[in-house]
Amino acid sequence: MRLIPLQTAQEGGAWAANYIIEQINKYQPTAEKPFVLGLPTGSSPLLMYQQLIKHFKAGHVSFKHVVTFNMDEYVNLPENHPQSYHTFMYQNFFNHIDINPNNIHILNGNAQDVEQECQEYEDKIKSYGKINLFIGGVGQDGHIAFNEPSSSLRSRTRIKTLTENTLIANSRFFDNDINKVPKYALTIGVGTLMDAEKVVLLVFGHNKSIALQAAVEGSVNHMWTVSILQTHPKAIIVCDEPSTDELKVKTLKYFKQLEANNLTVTVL
Ligand SMILES: N[C@@H]1[C@@H](O)[C@H](O)[C@@H](COP(=O)(O)O)O[C@@H]1O
Repeated sequence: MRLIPLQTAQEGGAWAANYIIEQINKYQPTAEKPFVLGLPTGSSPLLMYQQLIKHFKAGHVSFKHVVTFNMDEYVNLPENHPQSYHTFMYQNFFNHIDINPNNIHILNGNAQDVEQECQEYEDKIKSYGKINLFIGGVGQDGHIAFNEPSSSLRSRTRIKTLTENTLIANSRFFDNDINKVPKYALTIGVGTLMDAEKVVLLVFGHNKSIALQAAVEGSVNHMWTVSILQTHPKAIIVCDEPSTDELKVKTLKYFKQLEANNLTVTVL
């Protein structure tokens, strides 16, 4: 695992955007050989999306031959609800870039047959071979996508019941009323994420420091699903200073030394 310890979330967003652009441009995607990118929602990736849009407008990258798969979506929330992940993605990213709408994939949380929806999502990913790069965030309790504590570490795309912790954390988007937060979500599985060729997680803020510690120093454990990344051959965690509060000084020092040449970031 690589850990990129930056000072601020702003730098973290810019680092991740630069990394994505580098990966896409190196791949030289075409219609026949698109770059397949997995994407998250939440506050953590917002700065990254802003940077990607700026780079797109400056002509540094095109998303014409990029295919996207989002991580998750609430169940029974209308697609056009201001807090749906569909709305989030179009408002914060897709409406501002040159992606082909047919290349965008987001789970349908209003599907009649949820099981079929999830299977078709897995099949669609497989039809492209694999996801080249999956970007993600992490919940305070260490969940990745909506793989709540005790999720199978080999799980595939499916419906999950959200934990009380997640309902409380996400109530900030629903008038601080946990009764308004959807109780279920469709989510890629831990196994689905692990099949990606490369994974980059964004971890920002003091409230993620215990999750970061579990991810980096803890043991692989289904109560902290993020810890599975320790077994991924190409996982990167991009973090800011406040999120490292629970890491050992020795751990942080080592990663800082390793990444000494990679910690200077240009924010557009
Ligand atoms: N399902 C999402 C996750 O994919 C996300 O990583 C997490 C953290 O969100 P934030 O980045 O807003 O802290 O929130 C939600 O639960």
